[in-house]
Amino acid sequence: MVSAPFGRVVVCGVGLIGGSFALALKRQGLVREVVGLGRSRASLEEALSLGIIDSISEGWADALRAADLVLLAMPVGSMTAAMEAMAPHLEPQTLVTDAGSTKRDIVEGIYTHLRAHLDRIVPAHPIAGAERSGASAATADLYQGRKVVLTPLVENSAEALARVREAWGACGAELSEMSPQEHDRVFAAVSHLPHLLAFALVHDIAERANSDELFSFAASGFRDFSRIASSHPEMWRDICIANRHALQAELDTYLSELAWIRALLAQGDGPALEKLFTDARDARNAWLAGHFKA
Ligand SMILES: NC(=O)C1=CN([C@@H]2O[C@H](COP(=O)(O)OP(=O)(O)OC[C@H]3O[C@@H](n4cnc5c(N)ncnc54)[C@H](O)[C@@H]3O)[C@@H](O)[C@H]2O)C=CC1
Ligand SMILES: O=C(O)C(=O)Cc1ccc(O)cc1
Repeated sequence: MVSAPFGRVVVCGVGLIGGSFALALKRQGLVREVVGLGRSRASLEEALSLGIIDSISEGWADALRAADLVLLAMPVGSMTAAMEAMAPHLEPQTLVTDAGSTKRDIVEGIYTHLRAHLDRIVPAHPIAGAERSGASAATADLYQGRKVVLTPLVENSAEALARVREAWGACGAELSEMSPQEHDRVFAAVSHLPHLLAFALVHDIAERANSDELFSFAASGFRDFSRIASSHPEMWRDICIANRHALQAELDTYLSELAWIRALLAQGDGPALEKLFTDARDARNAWLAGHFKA
């Protein structure tokens, strides 16, 4: 239950994630106006015409006047510069959250550029999304029943944390909290590595001399495995660079797994391969059945 509406909400980066946040809060009747800010005039115009935002702001000074809540929802590589630009205009009542897929870099940017406002900046990561991007892909129910991980700062006031939890909760999300370090380790394994592998597989096939033939015979298994290789390249460049240390560690672990599987193939060890596949299938089925609750 939300105690009071948010009034003026500013979304910087009105794409799939920022647009869906705006639509969800609007559907709940929790905002008076949503102000959009971004890099591309055309995509802001699109968001305006879709009713996702109510006005386009020319810059932070104008956007932050009497703002109640700001969501940063651009690629993570642009967030630190946005923090620096917004800092001089941030008013004492304004709460800030973000939707970045990485958290250590975001928290570092906050301590560098927004030191005077640490009580009311609550980093977040919605574990909901898609390989689609842009305002046209935004939906009011994107966060319904999905997790949002918060990595609160020790300096956050109890009230600010509660209000930001209310905002994400009003979008229909289930909330959890962890440290930025743990967050980046966890998501390197279960999100960033899988995206890297999907991009790598499709790239490898596409670069081959007989790629036309290979793609022409690729079926639903290839489609399922490669879906996330249709994700936004800039967004994933930024995520992989920001979390590159944890991602390299995951890649090394995965390369060891592949080396082991390669050895089993070389030895023609069918029973060991079957055991590996059975264990993997059982683990995936247990995950699908909801046996692993955070
Ligand atoms: N797509 C997904 O499934 C998920 C994405 N995220 C995170 O949410 C953020 C946004 O992702 P999406 O909405 O999917 O991307 P998107 O491409 O749909 O939207 C990003 C928006 O940010 C704007 N933008 C780009 N650079 C900017 C800058 N320097 N300043 C202001 N605006 C700028 C773009 O014009 C675009 O409108 C990223 O940080 C991403 O890591 C988090 C969870 C899921
Ligand atoms: O498309 C998918 O299945 C995703 O995995 C979406 C996604 C992308 C990035 C995130 O930080 C969280 C979720």
